[in-house]
Amino acid sequence: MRMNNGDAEELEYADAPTILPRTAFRRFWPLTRGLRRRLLLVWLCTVLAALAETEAILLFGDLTDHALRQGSLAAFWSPAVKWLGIAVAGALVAYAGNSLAAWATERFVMRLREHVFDHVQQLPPHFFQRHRQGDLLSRLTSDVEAIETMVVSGLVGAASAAFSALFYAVAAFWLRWDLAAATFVLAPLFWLAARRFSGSIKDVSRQGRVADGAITSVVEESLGNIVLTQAYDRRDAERRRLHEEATAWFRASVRSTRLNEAYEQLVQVIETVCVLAVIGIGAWEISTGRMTLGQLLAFAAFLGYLYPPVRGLAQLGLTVTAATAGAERLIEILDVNPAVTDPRQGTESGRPDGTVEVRDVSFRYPGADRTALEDLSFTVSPGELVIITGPSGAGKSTLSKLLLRFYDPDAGDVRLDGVPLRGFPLARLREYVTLLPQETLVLHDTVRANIACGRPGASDRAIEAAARAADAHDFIAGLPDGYDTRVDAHSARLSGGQLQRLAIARAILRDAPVLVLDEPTTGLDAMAARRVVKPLRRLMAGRTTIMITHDLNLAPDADRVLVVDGGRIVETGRHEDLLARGGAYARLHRSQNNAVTDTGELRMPLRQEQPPPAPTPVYGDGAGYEAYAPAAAWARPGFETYGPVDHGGGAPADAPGHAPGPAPGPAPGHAPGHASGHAPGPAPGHGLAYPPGPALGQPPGIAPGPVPGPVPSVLSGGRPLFRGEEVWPGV
Ligand SMILES: Nc1ncnc2c1ncn2[C@@H]1O[C@H](COP(=O)(O)OP(=O)(O)OP(=O)(O)O)[C@@H](O)[C@H]1O
Repeated sequence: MRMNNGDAEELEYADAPTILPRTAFRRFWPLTRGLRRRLLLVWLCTVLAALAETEAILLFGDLTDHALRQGSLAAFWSPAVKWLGIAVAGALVAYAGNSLAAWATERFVMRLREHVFDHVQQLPPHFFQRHRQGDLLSRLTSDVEAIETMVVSGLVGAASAAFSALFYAVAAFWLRWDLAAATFVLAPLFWLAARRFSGSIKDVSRQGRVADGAITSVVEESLGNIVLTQAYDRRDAERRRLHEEATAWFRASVRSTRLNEAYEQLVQVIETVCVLAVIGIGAWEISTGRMTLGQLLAFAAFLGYLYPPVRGLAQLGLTVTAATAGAERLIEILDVNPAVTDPRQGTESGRPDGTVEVRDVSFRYPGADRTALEDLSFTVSPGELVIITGPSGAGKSTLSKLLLRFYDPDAGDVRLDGVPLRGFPLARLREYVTLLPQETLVLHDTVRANIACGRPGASDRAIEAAARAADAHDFIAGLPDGYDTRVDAHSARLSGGQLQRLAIARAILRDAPVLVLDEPTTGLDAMAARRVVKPLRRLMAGRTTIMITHDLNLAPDADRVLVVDGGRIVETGRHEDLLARGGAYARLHRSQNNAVTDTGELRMPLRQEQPPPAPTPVYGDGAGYEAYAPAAAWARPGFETYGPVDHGGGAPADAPGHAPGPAPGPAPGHAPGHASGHAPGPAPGHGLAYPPGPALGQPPGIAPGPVPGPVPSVLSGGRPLFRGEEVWPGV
């Protein structure tokens, strides 16, 4: 049963589907392709080892009757040498079999894990929003191993046990069929016992696996949020959460041990009944002279060897039943389809110019009640910068997911150079459209590898050029091992702004004709945000750029601003026109309470920049923040073209061929410089946060507000400063 994406939503809350061991086995058996010859060899080794054992037992009966009972040393040597030979051969065969079995089982685990991992990597974003990461981790680790016990060890074990049992049973019948028949009457007791326990063992095993996933999730989430935990002193709450899941796991695992132990002990009792029956019947047979002591001992030995495989078969049934619970959890994931697939015949038309058309697009997330986007249409020409803004939940990020083809629209289509996105092979499409996501994604690797993942195989020169373009080279050079310094997402070594510049370097290196920037300055403080503006401009130069942002400081520089609300475009135009219209955009702009009406920063000509003044270290950011450009630089003759940056060949960074995008002239109403663009005086929230003057790194070019007197801490009414609103009354 394959599920569509809508079904995926229910997975989080619904129990995993209940399936039969046979179904689970059939599902995973194809993954043993290429291993089956080895599995056959393993099975052959086990059969040979069982044969050797059978022969050894017969020799033991022979030795008892001829050497021991008659006290003859002469009768000892021949069977003893044979026994030894068989024991050595059996040991070699068993060793070879076990080694091969280990190879085959581990190989299977590896293959299954890669198969599931590969599948999970193709699943759409909402799958990860609806599944706890810890649970996914546990499925990829312990559930994968459980399936191995079912498909590989289970199968080989069952075949070996069945053959061993068959040999010993045949030998026992050959020795004394009547005695064998009498004892075999009791064999079904083993099966009855196993049947009795299997249902409960499967239930408890399922509970254990779910609890295991929950524990991993709690630990993962708690450590991932360690700052929240510590800052809000949530240790007790987190401990309680862990305790709850650990208690469920504790109960399941104690119950599972109890059930297994009860089954074991019941089987022991059944075995004892069988052995006593044999001894009783044997004693009677010896007393009537129809059996020798050697025969009886050999017979008892056969039974001793026979019971473990019989018991093993029954136990295996339980193991497989328990493993089915793991299989259910994996099948649940494997049955979720990726939201998009590669086209059968992809379009290979070479690097596109970068015209992006969104035509009558509507989209609803699988399983969601409301459409996220409704009848959306717009076009972005090569080199244009279009800003998409709007209130939270308007559908902006959803649009970025459609542009990258994480989803296909339900209606309408998105086109690149006139070709619908679903016509491009996915890998090719994502070479052409680069996403700079909201959260900075960092690999746990070196800085070099983090940049190089923009274009695998890029030369060191290209990487450095990209880092320089992203204003990242200086801080990278200051790291203990430079480009070879290892970083990770939580690395204390790099500030948010530095991580963002690393991401920009990666995107520069990727050199795609279309860029989708999702809140490139969100989460950065004002200084860090300013610090990424220049690298962003270099990144955007000559590319089609769609920037999703709440930060309207960047809007004056856009060729167009689209205001999205409720999944629809409600306004579109240039920043100034939209402001003048006094509609949704103007309200959004006002709500930012932003005194800056026109920065011109995104289009500021790089070549006219003056060297920045000596960096001033700020808040631990080793690079210090950059000075604002002087007023003279604000005329906007177009922006600099940067890139492509030597794709592995080490060509100079400023290669021809990338025409800069249309260079708009100065927009009406653009202030010539910061001095006039910034409202002087202490606007609410301004001026007091950064005391004026250069002492705290106030960048030159901004006219500081009038120097205030002593800084008041409360307003006359006793309310805290900076709060126009009523004081929170509490609940
Ligand atoms: N995985 C999902 N499943 C169902 N609905 C979703 C999912 N992701 C987002 N949505 C819904 O789609 C709508 C648009 O969300 P989207 O994330 O695109 O908004 P946004 O404009 O980017 O918001 P923000 O500015 O806060 O990031 C919202 O109503 C949101 O609740």
